[in-house]
Amino acid sequence: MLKDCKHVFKLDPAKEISDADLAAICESETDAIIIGGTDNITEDNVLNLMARVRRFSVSVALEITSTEAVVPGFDHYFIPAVFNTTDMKWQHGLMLEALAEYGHLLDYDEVSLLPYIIMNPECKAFRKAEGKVVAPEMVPHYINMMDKLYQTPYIYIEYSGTYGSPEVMQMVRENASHSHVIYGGGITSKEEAREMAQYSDTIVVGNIIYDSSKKALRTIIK
Ligand SMILES: CC(C)=CCC/C(C)=C/CC/C(C)=C/CC/C(C)=C/CC/C(C)=C/CC/C(C)=C/CC/C(C)=C/COP(=O)(O)OP(=O)(O)O
Ligand SMILES: O=P(O)(O)OC[C@@H](O)CO
Ligand SMILES: [Mg+2]
Repeated sequence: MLKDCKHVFKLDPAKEISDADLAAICESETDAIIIGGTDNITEDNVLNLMARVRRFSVSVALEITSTEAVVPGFDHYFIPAVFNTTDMKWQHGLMLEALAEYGHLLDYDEVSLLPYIIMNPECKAFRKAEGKVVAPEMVPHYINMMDKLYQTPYIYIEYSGTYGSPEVMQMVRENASHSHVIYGGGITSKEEAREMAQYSDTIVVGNIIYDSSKKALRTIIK
């Protein structure tokens, strides 16, 4: 689903958004919406946000971070797998448990693996997934492992909450030849969006939506 997307907004079910702001985001020229977050994700808040987004024609995917909050009716589902974790449960352990219990409900055409490298040690996702700090000189090795050995469909470079390093992203771009590269974190302006779009195939814009939807709309690049 993300393969044709240059720009995506990520909406957090645990955060409040007015109808007017949501309409502006969903009617914008963004390529898709992802619904997802790290904490306080419930069936109720996912269902509620999906129903509100479904009033618009934009494609909408769910990033599954809790098996308690999986709601049918999305265009696509992403299952995160954190490659720089210190506990394999965050790469495939929880996924395997979930598949053993719910695998019979899955339509694999609607589901994609979303492999992450979480670069910001201060963010919630890093703490939740018991991340291992990635030194810049290790970045090409992570990318080669994921892109050439695992041949993952996507590589999501996650700086959630902070703007990332262009030098790191340049290394990502130079080493990724198969995987679709996604960049997310701290984008608040068109200039930042353009800069990170040079090094990635898709940029994801999240938190700024909740600070200023007007600023968020300015990150859309075509
Ligand atoms: C209809 C249908 C599809 C039915 C399927 C039934 C079913 C339940 C199938 C199970 C599928 C499955 C295999 C699920 C696995 C679920 C699971 C527990 C995966 C692990 C998730 C994981 C690795 C979480 C770690 C954290 C992470 C990578 C989060 C990603 C999102 C993210 C980075 C958000 C940004 O954080 P945010 O909350 O915005 O932070 P701030 O508040 O600071 O901004
Ligand atoms: O919220 P921000 O910092 O924009 O990051 C977007 C996204 O990558 C979060 O998973
Ligand atoms: Mg967020």
